Amino acid sequence: MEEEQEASLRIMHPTSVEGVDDMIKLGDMTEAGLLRNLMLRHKQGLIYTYIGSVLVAVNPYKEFPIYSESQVWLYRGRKLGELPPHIYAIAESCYFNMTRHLRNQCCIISGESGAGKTESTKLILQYLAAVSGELSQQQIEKQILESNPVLEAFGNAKTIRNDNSSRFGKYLEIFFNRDGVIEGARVEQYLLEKSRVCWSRETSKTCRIVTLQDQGWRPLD
Ligand SMILES: Nc1ncnc2c1ncn2[C@@H]1O[C@H](COP(=O)(O)OP(=O)(O)OP(=O)(O)O)[C@@H](O)[C@H]1O
Repeated sequence: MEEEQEASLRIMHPTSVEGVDDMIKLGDMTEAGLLRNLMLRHKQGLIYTYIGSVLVAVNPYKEFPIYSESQVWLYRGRKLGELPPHIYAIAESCYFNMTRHLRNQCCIISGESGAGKTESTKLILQYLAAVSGELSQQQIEKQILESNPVLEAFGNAKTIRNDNSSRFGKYLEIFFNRDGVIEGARVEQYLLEKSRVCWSRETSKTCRIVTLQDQGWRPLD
């Protein structure tokens, strides 16, 4: 049995010992190799890692000082891979490609509940608002950012996995003019599970929708 185990062991590739910021560079391209690399980086407080042009984010569940305005301007105008992996680099790449080639861009953010999709969306928005805000007078970007708490107030609920879980999918479109200035936005909700809407009340002023929590739900007053 021991011999069998020994036979299945092999020397770890040097890239798996030190960790890499782009997993395309990994010598051991297996599921275990990828997970080990993410774990190594997470232990060093590095939550972002690339796989080519795809960004992998590991939720740190604590605040890191990596989203300041100076970080936004650090990534402005820099190509993907020039600086350490960051969500701002992805936002910059989209913004650059849109303004340079005048073509629509799409960011797909996916992950299990609590992975950090909503926060990542807000960080991309924050970046786009900052770079567009430099050129605009109207402050539409501010209004777009400020619409988030309203949407979350109606559409989020506490679950066992996430204290602020989105109970609906969001398709968010941001419209820019030719100068790269934000001119408007549109949010379309989808995948709202009707079974989660357990109660609604219309008063003279408001219509409230209460979303069903996964654990011990009760309608809010
Ligand atoms: N980059 C980050 N830095 C610090 N904390 C984060 C980060 N991303 C997420 N979090 C924390 O994790 C929590 C869950 O993240 P978030 O709500 O974005 O997950 P989600 O993938 O949208 O989940 P769901 O699918 O349930 O809506 C956040 O409320 C926040 O506390």
